[in-house]
Amino acid sequence: MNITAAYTDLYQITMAQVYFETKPDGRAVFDYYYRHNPYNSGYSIFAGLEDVLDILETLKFSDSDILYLKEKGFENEFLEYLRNFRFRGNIRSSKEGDVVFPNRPILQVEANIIEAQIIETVLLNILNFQTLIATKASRIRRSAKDEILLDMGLRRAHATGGYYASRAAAIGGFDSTSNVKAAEDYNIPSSGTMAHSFIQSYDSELEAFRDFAKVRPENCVLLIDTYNTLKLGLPNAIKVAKEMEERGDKLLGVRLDSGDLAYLSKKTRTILDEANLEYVKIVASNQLDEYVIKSLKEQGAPIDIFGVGTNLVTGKPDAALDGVYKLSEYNGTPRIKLSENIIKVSLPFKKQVYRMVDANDMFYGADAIGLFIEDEVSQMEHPFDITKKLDLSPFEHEPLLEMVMEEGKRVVPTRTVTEISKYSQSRLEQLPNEYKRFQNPHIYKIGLSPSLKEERDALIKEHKI
Ligand SMILES: Nc1ncnc2c1ncn2[C@@H]1O[C@H](COP(=O)(O)OP(=O)(O)OP(=O)(O)O)[C@@H](O)[C@H]1O
Ligand SMILES: O=P(O)(O)OC[C@H]1O[C@H](OP(=O)(O)OP(=O)(O)O)[C@H](O)[C@@H]1O
Ligand SMILES: O=C(O)c1cccnc1
Repeated sequence: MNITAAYTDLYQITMAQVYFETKPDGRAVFDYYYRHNPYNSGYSIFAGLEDVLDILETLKFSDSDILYLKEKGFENEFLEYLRNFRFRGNIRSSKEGDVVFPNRPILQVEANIIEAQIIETVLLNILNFQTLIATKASRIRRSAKDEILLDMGLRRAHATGGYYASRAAAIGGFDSTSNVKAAEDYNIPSSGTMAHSFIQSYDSELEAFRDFAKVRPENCVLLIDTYNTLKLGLPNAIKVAKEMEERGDKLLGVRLDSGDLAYLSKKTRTILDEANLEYVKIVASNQLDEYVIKSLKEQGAPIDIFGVGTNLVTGKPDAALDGVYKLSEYNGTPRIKLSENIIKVSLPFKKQVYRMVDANDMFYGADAIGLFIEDEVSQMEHPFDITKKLDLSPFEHEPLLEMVMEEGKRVVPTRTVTEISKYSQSRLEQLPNEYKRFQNPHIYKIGLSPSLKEERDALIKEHKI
């Protein structure tokens, strides 16, 4: 997508003008994190980093952006600055695809304050949405176990969000997408079946199936529920499958898109097998999500491919990830945002985050946040409960924020969606099952090093009236 630097909130540019006139060389550290896992999940899947890096490397205001801002009354000298605007900052980040948790920095921007401010909106827009959808996809992948997952969501996605949703779905574990543009741009496998309109446009369903199978015999899936699934659609599909065999072709599958999917898939499997069509797969769709798929599996539904649309790409029932971007240091001095709501007090200082890994290479269930300048963190403390402390000496400490962009240039190789997805699955395998269950998952611990906690508490005191 063609994104220019005007893909931001007006207040970023307004604040930028003030910085430009008063402290153009200020240096800021911002943290990206979110506060709650969506869907009552025990974890989230971090997604969108590659897109953010690609966008930041080339981000500029276009001539028409500058013209628009001129019309809005911005001064010439500042407009000249914007004309030459580039992001030249540093970014440290968790790896895309990693399992992440609330209230710990996932990504850190260290840059000139004007640059850091202008990029805030696009960064949040991309990371929040893709993390939301990758997390949903990961839950659907868990319930579908080893069956094939096809993303069919574009038509009901929130406008262009469908483009990024298909990418995030692949990161979370979907095998392919119906979205041609996302598949082309991100090198995701694409696939699909046929619509009811195709069958309706013929005088008979059989004729429709025949034409389709002749013209598109490769990966041919016939939609069998337009008129009557078991009495008409399935017998017609079997006829066409036999005709395909005579031509040396093979029907890939039949799709069920309504009715009781457990009952219909069992009947369909039996009838296909009796016709010696054991190789024909059963595809199911119709408002599926992780819970319906889990239920279908529990009912023993012999479904080989699940097509999921709306619930995936809109992140239903959670409309957004509550990710935020908070200033934690300015010109080398720590900054804090206080709140009545204790969970909303921001963490000052430039920081590093460490994941505790046990002797079996499994995640212990704790990420510790320390000051960036600390060499090691041997103990972590609960951010607010003084009775809760954890000795970290038994664990390997994996630093999570790695430099990915230096002075506006990417310093790590590009990763494909397939690589990120594989990485994500491997990280999920390291996460114990109690954090992955759908109901009341175990709460992953986030703690502060004693020094960070002490310094933060001192800052809170300093600012309290
Ligand atoms: N055996 C099943 N167990 C649990 N959920 C199911 C089962 N079969 C279907 N579902 C789900 O139940 C919902 C049924 O939707 P709905 O009531 O609209 O039925 P429908 O048969 O699709 O109707 P329509 O013909 O109007 O499309 C869908 O979300 C579907 O995925
Ligand atoms: O239910 P979702 O998870 O969103 O999955 C995608 C749905 O979109 C299509 O229906 P639609 O009625 O748009 O077109 P069709 O005539 O091809 O069935 C498809 O047949 C699925 O039912
Ligand atoms: O390929 C399909 O079957 C498909 C694609 C998008 C939406 N519904 C179905």
